[in-house]
Amino acid sequence: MYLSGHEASLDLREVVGVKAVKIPAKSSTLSFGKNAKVDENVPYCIEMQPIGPLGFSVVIITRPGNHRWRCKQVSFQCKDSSLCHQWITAIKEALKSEAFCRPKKLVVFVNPFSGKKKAVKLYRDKVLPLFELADIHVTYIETERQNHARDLLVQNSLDLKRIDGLVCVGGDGMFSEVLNGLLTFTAHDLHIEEMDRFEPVAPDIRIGIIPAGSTNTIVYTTTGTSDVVTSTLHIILGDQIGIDVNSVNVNDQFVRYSVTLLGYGYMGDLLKDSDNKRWMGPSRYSWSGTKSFLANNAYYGEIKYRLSSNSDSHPTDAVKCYSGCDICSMAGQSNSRSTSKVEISAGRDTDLQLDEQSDFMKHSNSQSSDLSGSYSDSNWRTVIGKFVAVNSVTMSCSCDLSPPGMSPYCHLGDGCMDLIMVSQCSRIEFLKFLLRTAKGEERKNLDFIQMHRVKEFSFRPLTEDSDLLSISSEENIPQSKKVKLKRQTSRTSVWNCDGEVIDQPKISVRVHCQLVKLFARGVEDPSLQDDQKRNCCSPSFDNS
Ligand SMILES: CCCCCCCCCCCCC/C=C/[C@@H](O)[C@H](COP(=O)(O)O)NC(=O)CCCCC
Ligand SMILES: Nc1ncnc2c1ncn2[C@@H]1O[C@H](COP(=O)(O)OP(=O)(O)O)[C@@H](O)[C@H]1O
Ligand SMILES: [Ca+2]
Repeated sequence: MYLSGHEASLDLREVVGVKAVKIPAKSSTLSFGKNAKVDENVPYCIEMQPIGPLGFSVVIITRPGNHRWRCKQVSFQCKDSSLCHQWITAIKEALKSEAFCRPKKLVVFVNPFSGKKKAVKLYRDKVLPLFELADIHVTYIETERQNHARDLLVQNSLDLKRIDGLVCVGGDGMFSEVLNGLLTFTAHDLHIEEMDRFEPVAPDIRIGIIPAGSTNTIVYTTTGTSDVVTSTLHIILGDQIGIDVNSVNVNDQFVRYSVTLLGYGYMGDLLKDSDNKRWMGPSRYSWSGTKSFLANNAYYGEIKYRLSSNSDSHPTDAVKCYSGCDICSMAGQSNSRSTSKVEISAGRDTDLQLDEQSDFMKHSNSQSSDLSGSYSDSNWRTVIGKFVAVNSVTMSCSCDLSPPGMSPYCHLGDGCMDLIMVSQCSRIEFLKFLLRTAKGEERKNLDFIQMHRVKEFSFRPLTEDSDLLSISSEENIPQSKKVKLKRQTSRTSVWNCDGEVIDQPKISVRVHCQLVKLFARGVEDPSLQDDQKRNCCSPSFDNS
């Protein structure tokens, strides 16, 4: 917004709402009269000329810092109540324009047990008044059990075709439920069966998240902070951003979609241990994280991954994903071209036979030879090893515990995930990895870490007799060593899939570029001025 002389120009893109107010005689407000006009040459701006008494307030957003947004009232006086009413109506009508993509009807799911169990109060005190100000009609649902929201969505009990978006007040687990429900409903609605290597369909409606959970990584990664008011304002302004979604298969059967972390070993053990400690609230993760750290377990496994075809893009390339990110925009454009027809993506055509050159090493830095021939895509690689952690993230996974995130240069919508493999290492080494992750410090010189930007991957634990040869350098393994190896390989971990435990270790995962849209715009580049942030970042206006 800018004020110059007796005129005020408000950028309607950043208006939250408008309401009639009584303006005290001495208030420092602007007023306007009949000469006020909507300037059609300056999109989204209304110019107001000052005159008489009575008034209304326009509530706009401000950026006090650290990616947080707040509201500010700008009050105007009118010379009579009829003119005041006309202005309120004109602004409300302008905000309803399709060009703004602002939601008018939302279904809000609140998980009363999220995080510190304050979701209901947060919603009532901070979110609802803003939705009311923005004239958003809300259907409110307090969840009564796990999968309540998911079931309502899959059964289409909410008439999704008549609403503009779903909002979940809770954590990443609650979002995951809503995401899975929405995608499954969308597939079923088109009679598509969710099975091995099917192509999921993008839903028409957006999802918003109000952070009230334990980790809140999706909110943090898509807005730059975990703040209830900021997220509410992104929803009201009608922000939209496409984010990548994974489909996860267990034993070649589709099981669920994920958007944040898939973690085996450390992250899986941590989650499993924390699951029956929900009463501890968010601190359950620190407690179980410390336990898993002290256990220092490592697990044998084979990972096959398909590298991104863009060799310039890498988890350590130092290219941050900011609002209006070029890499995501390009990926989104080519994705919308390729999904205009039903596409069967290139994939594995035969089962991989272990490459005889793939040799187990302590830090499994030995990538096996290029497996072209075994796969229809020569970007496939295989790694065999003993891992403390295998993590795959589809977004950076910034959160309070790690503001830069698990993979700071991961992109929200590039159609790729970052695979981070931590080979067996000492506790000191692993602590170094965790601390560097928490602070966003360089990890590429840690020789027990491998990081790749990939399109899909599969993992299988090495538990079979036939696997022993591949993890031993000896051709004839002595009986005593065989027994020891058998004991070690029989131990498996579980997967942490967006905070849900997947017990079966053998999984395969594919990423689907920008499959769902959130009410968010990505993190605004802090080096930009406010007006640059306003102009660069809102994808909904690029389309209008
Ligand atoms: C010694 C310092 C330790 C620093 C740890 C550094 C690593 C932090 C990476 C964070 C990745 C977060 C990935 C997000 C996962 C969430 O989807 C999941 C569910 O969230 P919610 O439903 O809100 O509970 N959260 C977790 O799995 C917990 C991760 C805890 C990491 C310590
Ligand atoms: N009323 C409820 N009772 C118990 N569990 C619920 C309820 N509503 C949702 N859930 C489940 O709680 C889990 C965690 O929710 P979430 O909002 O992510 O909180 P947190 O971030 O604290 O883990 C989700 O998997 C969700 O399915
Ligand atoms: Ca991505």
